[in-house]
Amino acid sequence: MNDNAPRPDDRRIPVTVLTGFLGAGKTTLLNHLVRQPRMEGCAVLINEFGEVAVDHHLVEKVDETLIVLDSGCLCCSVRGDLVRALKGLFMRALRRELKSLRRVLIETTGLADPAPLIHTLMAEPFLAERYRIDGVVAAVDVTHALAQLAVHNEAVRQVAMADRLLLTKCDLADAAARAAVAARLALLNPGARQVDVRGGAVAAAELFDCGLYDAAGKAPDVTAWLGEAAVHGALPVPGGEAVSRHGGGVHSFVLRFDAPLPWYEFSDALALLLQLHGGRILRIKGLLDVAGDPLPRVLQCVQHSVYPAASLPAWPSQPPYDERCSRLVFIVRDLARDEVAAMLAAFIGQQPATPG
Ligand SMILES: Nc1nc2c(ncn2[C@@H]2O[C@H](COP(=O)(O)OP(=O)(O)OP(=O)(O)O)[C@@H](O)[C@H]2O)c(=O)[nH]1
Repeated sequence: MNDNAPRPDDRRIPVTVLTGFLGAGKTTLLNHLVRQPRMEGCAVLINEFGEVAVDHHLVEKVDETLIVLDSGCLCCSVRGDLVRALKGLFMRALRRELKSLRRVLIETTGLADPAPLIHTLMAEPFLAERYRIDGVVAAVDVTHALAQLAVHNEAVRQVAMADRLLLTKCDLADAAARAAVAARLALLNPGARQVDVRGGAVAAAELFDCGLYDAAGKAPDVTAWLGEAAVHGALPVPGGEAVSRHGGGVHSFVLRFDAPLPWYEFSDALALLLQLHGGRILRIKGLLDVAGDPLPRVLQCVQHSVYPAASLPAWPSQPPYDERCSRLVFIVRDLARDEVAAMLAAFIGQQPATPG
């Protein structure tokens, strides 16, 4: 038995926090998890950074226990939403409106600092009495991790605070590259078990039963970060908005194209965009309306990499995608929307609509 195992009479609902930098493969992991028997009775909360949420359309779980928190990043502005969502789930289970509520899995945004989230779960009185953290699990993309860890403090915190590290995209990296990432992770977090993942396939057991969250077993910085989260709380500012913790020129925008996209011209534009600016493009994802294709095509890019485009079985019926136009969510560092828009427009002969 794990040293941090909860007491046998601890009836609180276990919560797994699934974190990991932008595009690390969290949603892909989730899609493998939701099909497994151990996920029976598991509510899933998905938080996205960006004005238009995409991920929940990519997860094959459509019921009332899939909740999207899309009004901002959990670590900055939507902690109130998280508290409300977890309270709401608990009350619905109590009233027997849910078949069961055995566990919760929270997928954070790729830019989330886990500290405020962990603090909220452990310190908010209603939640702390009814839920317990069962593990912070970080997905780490072995093909991009070294570059991301060198530049983005969020990526370092996600790794350092984790109980388990899932090394994703091992199918795309050679043994030397994977070993270099594993060595870097072992320095940042020597106590966390590392698990290799290919194509997102992971057993639920690899994420669950990490035991009660214990900062003492991690780098000394982790205790300090949790202390900061306790002191700063939700960082309110005049006007009611919370302060965004994501500095360094990182921002998000959406490009919407109303007419169907010519696929080859679009692919050429994208290739050039990533060649010129891939270092500053942290993430692109979206659903595309491609000329001649009745199904929405899913576009996924991380830095210079484009992943094979897949199609969804149908256009989503919820707004905004029920309009059946192309929407691309960009998360970039020091790159202007207009520059990206102009480059794409020059190839596809179509200006993006305003607003996205
Ligand atoms: N070959 C391969 N591709 C993967 C693997 N894991 C994820 N991908 C691809 O990487 C891209 C990004 O994966 P997502 O699961 O959307 O990543 P994410 O962490 O949810 O992204 P954000 O929520 O935007 O931070 C997708 O095109 C996935 O198909 C893997 O293990 N192997």
